Amino acid sequence: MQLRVAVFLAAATLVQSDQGAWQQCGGIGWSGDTTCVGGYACVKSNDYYSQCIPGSQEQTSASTLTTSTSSAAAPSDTGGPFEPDVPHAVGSWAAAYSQASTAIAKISQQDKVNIVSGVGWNKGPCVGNTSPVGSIGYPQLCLQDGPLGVRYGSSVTAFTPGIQAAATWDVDLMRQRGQYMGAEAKGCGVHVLLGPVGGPLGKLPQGGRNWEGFGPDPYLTGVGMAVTTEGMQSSGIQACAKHYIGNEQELNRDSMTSNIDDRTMHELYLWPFADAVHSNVASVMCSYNKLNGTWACEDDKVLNGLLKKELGFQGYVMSDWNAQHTTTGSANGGMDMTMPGSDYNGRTVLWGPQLNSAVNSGQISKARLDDMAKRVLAAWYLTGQDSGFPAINLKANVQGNHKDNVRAVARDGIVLLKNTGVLPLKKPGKIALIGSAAVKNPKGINSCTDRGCNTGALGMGWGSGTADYPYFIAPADAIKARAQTDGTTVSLQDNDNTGSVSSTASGADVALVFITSDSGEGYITVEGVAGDRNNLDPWHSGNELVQAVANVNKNVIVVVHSVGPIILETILALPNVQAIVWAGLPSSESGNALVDILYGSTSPSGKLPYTIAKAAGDYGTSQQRGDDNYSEGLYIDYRHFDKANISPRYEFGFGLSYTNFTYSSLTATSTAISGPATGSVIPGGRADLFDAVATVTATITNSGSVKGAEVAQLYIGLPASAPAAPPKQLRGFTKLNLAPGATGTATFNLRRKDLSYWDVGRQNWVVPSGSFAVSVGASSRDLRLTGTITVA
Ligand SMILES: OC[C@H]1O[C@@H](O[C@H]2[C@H](O)[C@@H](O)[C@H](O[C@H]3[C@H](O)[C@@H](O)[C@H](O)O[C@@H]3CO)O[C@@H]2CO)[C@H](O)[C@@H](O)[C@@H]1O
Repeated sequence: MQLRVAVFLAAATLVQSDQGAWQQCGGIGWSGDTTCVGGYACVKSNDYYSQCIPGSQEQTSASTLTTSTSSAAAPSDTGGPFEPDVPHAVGSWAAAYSQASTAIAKISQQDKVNIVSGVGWNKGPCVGNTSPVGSIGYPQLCLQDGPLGVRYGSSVTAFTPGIQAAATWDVDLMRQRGQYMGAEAKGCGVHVLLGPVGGPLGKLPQGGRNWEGFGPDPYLTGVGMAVTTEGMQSSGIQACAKHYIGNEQELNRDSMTSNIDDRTMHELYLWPFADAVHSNVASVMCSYNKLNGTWACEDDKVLNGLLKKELGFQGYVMSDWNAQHTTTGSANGGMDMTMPGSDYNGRTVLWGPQLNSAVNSGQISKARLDDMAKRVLAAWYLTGQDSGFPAINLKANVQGNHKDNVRAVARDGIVLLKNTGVLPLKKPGKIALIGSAAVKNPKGINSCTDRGCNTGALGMGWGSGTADYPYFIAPADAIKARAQTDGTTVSLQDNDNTGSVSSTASGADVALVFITSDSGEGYITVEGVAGDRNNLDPWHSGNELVQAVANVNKNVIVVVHSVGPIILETILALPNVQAIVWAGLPSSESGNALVDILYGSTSPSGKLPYTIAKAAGDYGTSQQRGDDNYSEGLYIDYRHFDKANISPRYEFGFGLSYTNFTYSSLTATSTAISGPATGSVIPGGRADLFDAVATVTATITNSGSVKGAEVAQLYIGLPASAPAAPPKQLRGFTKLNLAPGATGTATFNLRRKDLSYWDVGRQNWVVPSGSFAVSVGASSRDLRLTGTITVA
């Protein structure tokens, strides 16, 4: 077996050699420029990377870059078997790797294969299962969806979807949500909870699974990924950041290739995964699609290159279910665990015995198998699962008081889009409730497997990222209960029949109309929608329903439950529509959260985590039948609207309140120095990317008459010296709860990465010199304060 250097490799920085070819060096013993120092020599690792390793000569110029057959050999060039870099023990992973190394030394090759191979579809208690290794006390690992709680748990909390959590812009609620999900998973004996979701990011507003994640801004999604991971793992379970990467649509997701340019990859799609890795996420799920023609689950560049080397990911990569295509290619490409271990028919098995044979024949090295198993074991030790972990029991009642988080996220994620003054409600004499979405699914709240229908009130999308509701408080239930205490009469039409609304809605002081839009995972088709939405219109003739009610009532409030943006122009053209309440996806606390906002016990504080356009074509991206070249590059969602100078209907970050906030006194200070990131790699990337290099503050005052919370948002524009970039990019936010007349300080701490762009030539993050535009405001188009940060 080859000797390995016990160093962790830094990402490469490409430097131009005397011959003009791009070459590279990096890692421990690297000066941060083109040079290896202190007895280290620059050795080529593969097509993407080189590293400074202990050697006889100090290298002074990248032009002398050589390949080497040193005993401290690096991963081989693409084409040959991949040789892993071991061990990776840095930071909080060090102790876990030490334990994993001890364990590995005691087990057989078959044991290692068992650790990294699923037992097959439907062959265990969880959606994914491996085999135990008794000699080291290692259990049958239980992997279970998903991003909003324990799928198929019989008495678990159905937490709010990621997109609702994002709409709160409340880091504490997001973290608590993760912590509670982790606690429930552990209570059920689930070792790996398959979330959070950072891909799809949401470049397509129609994308079927966007609602599982945190929206199309990488910074907001990155924060969501980081704190959810931290919350989940603080409860003693392993998180799984998925789906890595470029799985932006459901249509043809398992045949198409996503061709993403290097800068776009780094600045958009990789960004949230980097944050999850920085938070020590235990596992990453590779996606169904190809990337630049190579299956994501065997892509050396994105798995070994980007994820493991550049981001310093210490955990393991598992396949999405049935996303593995080859035995050897996946192993050498960087995949570490196959799930579920067979195809859905149980006929095709690519690891298990096949992995054993491939190792025996030398197609896959023993060191690679050790690396896979060690990564899995290290994640198990890292999360403390080697002691006192409960037995698998998906029937355990683990809900505790977690519904408080569901209600808080459902409520604080409600975005008030329009209000002429009808809200908050003031004890109306008669309320009309209209629409099938006002009430529970009459066939039963969990009657559709994996929520694969849009019948009754909508609380989440459909697919593997769902959980069964333990109960469901529909809007009509909660409004009726509240109305009773106020002496309000409620009339209800629980269908979408436009012809009969008059008898319910005319004469009511206010008429609430409930409309929806749904989407989900492509293995289920609902009402002709095969995952991705076919359009951005409300379902069930929602526009016509609102129109019919507005014909007979002057105080119409439209409540929207939706997986993502819908086009509201038809509704907004109706003068009798006095308010639009964007209630998102509230899960089981739907009605309670809505009542909190409608009646003003809580002022709305949610802000849109995506843009609502005037027309679907305004987004500038579309679902592809074949491959997707990502030709829009960096310009998705508000980045596109800003660049193309298109007015959205409601911009990213927008949301009204029952009070007013004034902004004053911007300060901006920075210690940032221009140039590339340097230093060793820690989980997430080069260490200095996470250094705080600038602070921006603003004073926010509640100048209205009721208490409320404001999400102050920080956007930056790169200086002219940087390559073309979006006019503004979110780089900070903070939510302040303020009593009437109270003042608070919004403080934004910017990391070096927040001021950087990805330099393709240098293969590094670079802080450009010059003047950065700094804007703080209530949305991406309501920028109240502006200033600059100057970097020399
Ligand atoms: O659940 C683990 C990951 O699985 C992926 O989704 C799969 C989903 O979990 C599974 O229920 C579904 O199975 C169906 C299968 O596709 C279909 O061919 C067969 O006829 O019926 C099966 C049962 O309904 O397959 C999904 C993949 O196609 C998710 O992408 C991932 O996020 C999950 O974590």
